[in-house]
Amino acid sequence: MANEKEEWKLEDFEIGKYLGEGKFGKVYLAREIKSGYPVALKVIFKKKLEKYRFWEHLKREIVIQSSLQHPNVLRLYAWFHDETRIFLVLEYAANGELYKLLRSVRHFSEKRAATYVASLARALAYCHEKHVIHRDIKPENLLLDLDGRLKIADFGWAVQSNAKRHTMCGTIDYLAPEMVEKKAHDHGVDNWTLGILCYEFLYGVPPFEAADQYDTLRRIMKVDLHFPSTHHVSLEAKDLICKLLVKESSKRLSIKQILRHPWIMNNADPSGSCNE
Ligand SMILES: CCc1cccc(CC)c1NC(=O)n1cc2c(c1)/C(=N\C(=O)c1ccc(N3CCN(C)CC3)cc1)N=N2
Repeated sequence: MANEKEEWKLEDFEIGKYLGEGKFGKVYLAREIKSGYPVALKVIFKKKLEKYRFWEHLKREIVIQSSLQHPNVLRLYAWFHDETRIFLVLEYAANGELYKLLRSVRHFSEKRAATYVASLARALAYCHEKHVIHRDIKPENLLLDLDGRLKIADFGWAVQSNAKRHTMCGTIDYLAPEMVEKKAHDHGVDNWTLGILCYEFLYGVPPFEAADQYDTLRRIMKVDLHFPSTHHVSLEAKDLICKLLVKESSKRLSIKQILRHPWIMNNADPSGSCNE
């Protein structure tokens, strides 16, 4: 990619197929013309940002995501704007959204689930080293690259975690108890979410799902965890989940302990891509 100093502009890119859209705009496959390099170009309308007063979020997303460089964190290469739109030049993840894969296969094998949990753990270890808490890790924010490697995307809710945070955010299925209670929280919330995701990768649904939001919150607060016998899931996998979905944040397994857990050691593919 050209050096960072040059201001990028829309003419530097050839726009390709429409990939998807979120609340603030659409994302397209694009190619940087000089290098032929494929990127995902996220187009955000300034009008929409003003309407939802989302400038602060977007600024934080840009600052945080462009400072992170890790194989399991989607790169934000650059950004530029014209009079009506802001453009984010993002890494292109050619295999799309992980949750669509999960829905299509209903649940992942233990090898695939462990590989994704290990990739998430390594990405979160890196983010926490840089004092960043993502706070909104959910299947919808996880993408897969050409080799099937997991990429955490959408840092719209991420924050620098110097002080403890109090802001309510994210889909409630993945909220840790301390966030439900609007207590101060730190990166331990991402470890809780890893437990939620590990369960969802293996069973196809998050552990505290309920008919209505109030019941989900109640189940989270009670850590009302069950392992349906409909699926065969190894004792080691259940052991890891039970050691992450712990109400007391300081008693949850640390990221290092997750990466040394027998279920991860025995099942995760070290390369991070498991196109088995
Ligand atoms: C603006 C859209 C949005 C809103 C909110 C949050 C997020 C992050 C997930 C995003 N996406 C985002 O930022 N994205 C950044 C991205 C990105 C999205 C992306 N790829 C795709 O979206 C994609 C989708 C389907 C795809 N398929 C190929 C294989 N086929 C079998 C099925 C289709 C291939 C790629 N690459 N970088």
